[in-house]
Amino acid sequence: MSVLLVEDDASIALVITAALEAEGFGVTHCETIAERDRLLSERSFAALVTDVMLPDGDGIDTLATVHSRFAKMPIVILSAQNTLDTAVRATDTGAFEYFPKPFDIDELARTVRQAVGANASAAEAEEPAGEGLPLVGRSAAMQSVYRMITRVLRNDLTVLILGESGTGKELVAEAIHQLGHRRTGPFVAVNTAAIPAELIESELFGHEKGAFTGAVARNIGKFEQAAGGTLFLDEIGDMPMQAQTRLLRALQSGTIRRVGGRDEVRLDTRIVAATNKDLEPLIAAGLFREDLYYRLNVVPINMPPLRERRDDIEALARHFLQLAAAEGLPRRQLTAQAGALLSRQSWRGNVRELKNFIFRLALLAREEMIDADALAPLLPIDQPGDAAAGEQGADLDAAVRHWLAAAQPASGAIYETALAAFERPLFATILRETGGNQLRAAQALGINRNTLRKRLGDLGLDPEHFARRI
Ligand SMILES: Nc1ncnc2c1ncn2[C@@H]1O[C@H](COP(=O)(O)OP(=O)(O)OP(=O)(O)O)[C@@H](O)[C@H]1O
Repeated sequence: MSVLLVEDDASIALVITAALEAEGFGVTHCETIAERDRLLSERSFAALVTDVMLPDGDGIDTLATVHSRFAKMPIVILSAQNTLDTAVRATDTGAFEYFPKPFDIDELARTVRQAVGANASAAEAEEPAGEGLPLVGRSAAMQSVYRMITRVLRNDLTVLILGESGTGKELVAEAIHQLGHRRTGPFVAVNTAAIPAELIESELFGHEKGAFTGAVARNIGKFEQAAGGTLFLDEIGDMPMQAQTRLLRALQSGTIRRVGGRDEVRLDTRIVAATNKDLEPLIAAGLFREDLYYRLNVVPINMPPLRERRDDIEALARHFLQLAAAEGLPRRQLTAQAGALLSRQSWRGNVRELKNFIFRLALLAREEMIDADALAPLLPIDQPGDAAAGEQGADLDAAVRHWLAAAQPASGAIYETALAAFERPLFATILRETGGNQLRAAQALGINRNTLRKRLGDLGLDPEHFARRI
């Protein structure tokens, strides 16, 4: 089901789009009244969400007409003019809801869902979210990412996306392409780490027939394939030196030459690069060209690891359950407690690890509604924590040194992370040994039974589960 969003502030539009998509909607975005009217006459929308002050006029004045033409389509009005007058005018149009800015984004998304729910048939509601921005997450950290994305949509500045593996770097590159002014062109992604060093140049720049043994025909490289669109250079930190030099030359001159070729071909592509490596030590070690780094790092976007935006975990988990269902896996839901339990895990592998886990969960969970008790035994064994703090042979020294060195979690959170990392295997092992008997477990630990019960609840560990296993 598709919502039409009319909003000329690109940053707000991104955040609203993400919120509506998390509710399962596809979102079509435009910025003017003229575009709104054109889109409304071309397609049908489940709801209209619109700002008031738009570049070509005041959105409210014309809404009465929209409402009379599409009486069944709920209209939600957003306004920075937090005045009674606007509110009254908005209600006069028959608008479903009026939201003064700043508004609660969750409430907005829920309202649209309710408004549409009141109109849509069940069959329509099953339709998966269509086009639009694929990024889920409304944490403060992701909102700064969205703000950075909006700054590069109308230009061709080179973007360097930095962040740990699995944080969504490729998805951000796709969003920049999909939402930007080159969206009608191709999006070409190259993983420079996955191509053998000797083939990188011909992959990127192409080659002429006979350029080297095996070059039986002319080959068009990724740069040329991406003409008019975006070239995404992933794992740029792993690029061999020689290819780095060629890449730098291409970026400096704005032209490329196919391997074995003579002609200069003009570049017409936006470059987005990404890496999970820390480039500065690589530069110091002579493994990454400093001049290339400056060329690429025009607009840096830092992707925060998932453990630094725990607010997003539950929404992502619910989103992946929907995706899993759309791919034919059993339809599953999470209780609030199960969502909270997921949010407390470390997810060292970031969104990718969470996504894989949720798909596995959809497959393994027995009931449609997954509660914390059903979830806890399925959680990855070294959660929360990391390899150094796994259930087997936890080495406290090594783990603490690792957290300190990595400064992860951010300073101040090590105590909580360490406690959770060590309590889980500790309690799990003792409960397993005592057959889930909490009194015996508390005695063995030398702690109060109520304290144990509370901590087990916090960690989502169910003593019954261990009783059954014995
Ligand atoms: N904010 C998000 N919303 C929805 N899905 C996400 C989000 N971030 C990441 N994903 C999903 O998680 C998986 C990993 O994301 P992606 O491949 O973009 O990570 P990456 O940072 O490029 O990883 P790597 O450095 O290993 O290449 C993908 O399946 C992606 O669709």
